[in-house]
Amino acid sequence: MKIILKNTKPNYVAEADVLASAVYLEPLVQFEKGKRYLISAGSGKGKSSLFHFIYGSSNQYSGEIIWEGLESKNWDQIRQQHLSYLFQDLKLFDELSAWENLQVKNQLTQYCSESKLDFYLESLGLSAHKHQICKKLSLGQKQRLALIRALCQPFDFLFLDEPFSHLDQANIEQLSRLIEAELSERNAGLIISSLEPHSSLSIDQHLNL
Ligand SMILES: Nc1ncnc2c1ncn2[C@@H]1O[C@H](COP(=O)(O)OP(=O)(O)OP(=O)(O)O)[C@@H](O)[C@H]1O
Repeated sequence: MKIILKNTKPNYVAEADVLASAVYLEPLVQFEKGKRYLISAGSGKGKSSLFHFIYGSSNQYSGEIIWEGLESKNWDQIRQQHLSYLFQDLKLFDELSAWENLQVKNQLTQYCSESKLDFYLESLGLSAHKHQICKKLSLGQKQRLALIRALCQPFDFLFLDEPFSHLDQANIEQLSRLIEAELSERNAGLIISSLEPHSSLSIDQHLNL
């Protein structure tokens, strides 16, 4: 399975602003299942936009984006079975507890056992906050919780939009270990965005946006 981009560019960004990009306006960019890609660029350069284009939640772009090797053309099905996306704004429910936030998704997908969810919470140091209301969690705790929620479904690609922006080094390393293990187990691809041109995860290709 591959995601192929041909000459893509956000409609709302001037051509001159993407001249140095290794993604936008490139004749061919390919993301392959099983490989790990880092997209780095400064703030406002179009990282989240790129995720929204590939995810099908925005069509404000020119060029072509092709999902190769997919039987379904139905976006709901693609998102349920092939693609999990950790949004930069996390999209957690503030009035629900950490546990309820996981359950909202997991009850739909039935993907993780309760003991698996407990294992994830424990691995990321969130067990003590399991029943805490989400709005009282720190941003870094919310980021870790949202990552767990992103794991509560099958996927061939995992999209992580600046997932470490509120985490200290020890937490980044913990989260990275969990992500690496999940990617290997599922033989999934990763596209991760960052302001930094490096990552604590092992990366196959670094593209500067
Ligand atoms: N739907 C839209 N319509 C018009 N302009 C937009 C739209 N979405 C994003 N932009 C603009 O496009 C640029 C890129 O935004 P985007 O959120 O993709 O950047 P980013 O690299 O993810 O930024 P950050 O690192 O700050 O999150 C910004 O100048 C933003 O204001």
